[in-house]
Amino acid sequence: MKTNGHEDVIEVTDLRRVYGGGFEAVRGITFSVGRGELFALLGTNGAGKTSTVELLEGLAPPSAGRVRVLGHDPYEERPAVRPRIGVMLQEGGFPSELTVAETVRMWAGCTSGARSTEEALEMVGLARRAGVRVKQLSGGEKRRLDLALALLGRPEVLFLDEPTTGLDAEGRRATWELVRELRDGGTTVLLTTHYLEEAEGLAERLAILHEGRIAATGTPAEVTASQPSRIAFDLPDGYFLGDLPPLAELGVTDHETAGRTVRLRTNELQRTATRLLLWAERARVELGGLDIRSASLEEAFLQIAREASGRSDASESAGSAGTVETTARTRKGAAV
Ligand SMILES: Nc1ncnc2c1ncn2[C@@H]1O[C@H](COP(=O)(O)OP(=O)(O)OP(=O)(O)O)[C@@H](O)[C@H]1O
Repeated sequence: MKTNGHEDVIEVTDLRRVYGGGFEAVRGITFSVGRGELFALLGTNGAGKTSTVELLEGLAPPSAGRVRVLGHDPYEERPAVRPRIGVMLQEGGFPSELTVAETVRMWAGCTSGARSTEEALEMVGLARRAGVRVKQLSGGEKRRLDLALALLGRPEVLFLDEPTTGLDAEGRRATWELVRELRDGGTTVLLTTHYLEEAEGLAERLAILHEGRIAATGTPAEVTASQPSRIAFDLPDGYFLGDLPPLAELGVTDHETAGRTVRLRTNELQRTATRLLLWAERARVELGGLDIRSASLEEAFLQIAREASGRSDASESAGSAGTVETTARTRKGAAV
């Protein structure tokens, strides 16, 4: 199969993950990621992102459905897949007494074709911290060390589970730059993140997960295009909403006013904006603080999650499929 003209490197078909106690964290999701693509999995807390990524990394078998990474089953054929992927888990664990450089060297010992310790630390901006014990690193520095280890074996596929959580603004930007460079160099990246601007800026395509299902998927532009755009302005003294042309004629779907401020929503931004501005020109009206903008990914995300919540409340009685995972993880306050 091919996605956007690229050979599929990750294929997920009707994937399900059921934890002990019968809780279904992943409820039948399907998506694919082409070689060299950066795909973001977004979702509210507990949406099932980590549960999905762990199946892709081969850390557990699916309860039902199918996963292929580089053409292999990552759980059943782990030896074929593991050397070709890099994994940055949400909570990495390092021996705290080792220094940063010792940690990388130890990891390099188990990695074939590893980068040099210097190169790996340079890439993530930790070169100057090489001699520091891991226990003395800040939370953000530990995330960068995690990233260095994930990059060590020059992976074809990189799994990044919330890579910038805990990083300051500069660290986040540096990580984005690095991830972009890796993608441009042909690395396939699957990213989970809570930062919507991270997904908007980095991902070619994304999926929004909600309660174990894909609620929306597409390019960031496609996902935001499903939401109305906004136009806001202040009317001058003596003018009222009723002085505008009929809102339906402008293509406005929703509006609100607060004093002289008018906020319009539309699914036809160009048409609404053009008609509004033509009216203002003809009527010689100055629209103060004029602000015209498409929906942001954040707005789209919130709206999609709200809509999906409504839908899942209605279909909660639907049954689940597949085998149940019996080894409970202790990492999260699980709903079991
Ligand atoms: N070992 C487990 N046993 C039972 N339930 C679990 C287990 N691990 C996770 N869960 C539950 O599965 C659901 C999905 O969790 P998951 O960690 O995949 O979500 P997430 O989208 O990564 O969330 P977050 O953004 O908060 O990290 C949650 O309700 C979580 O409590």
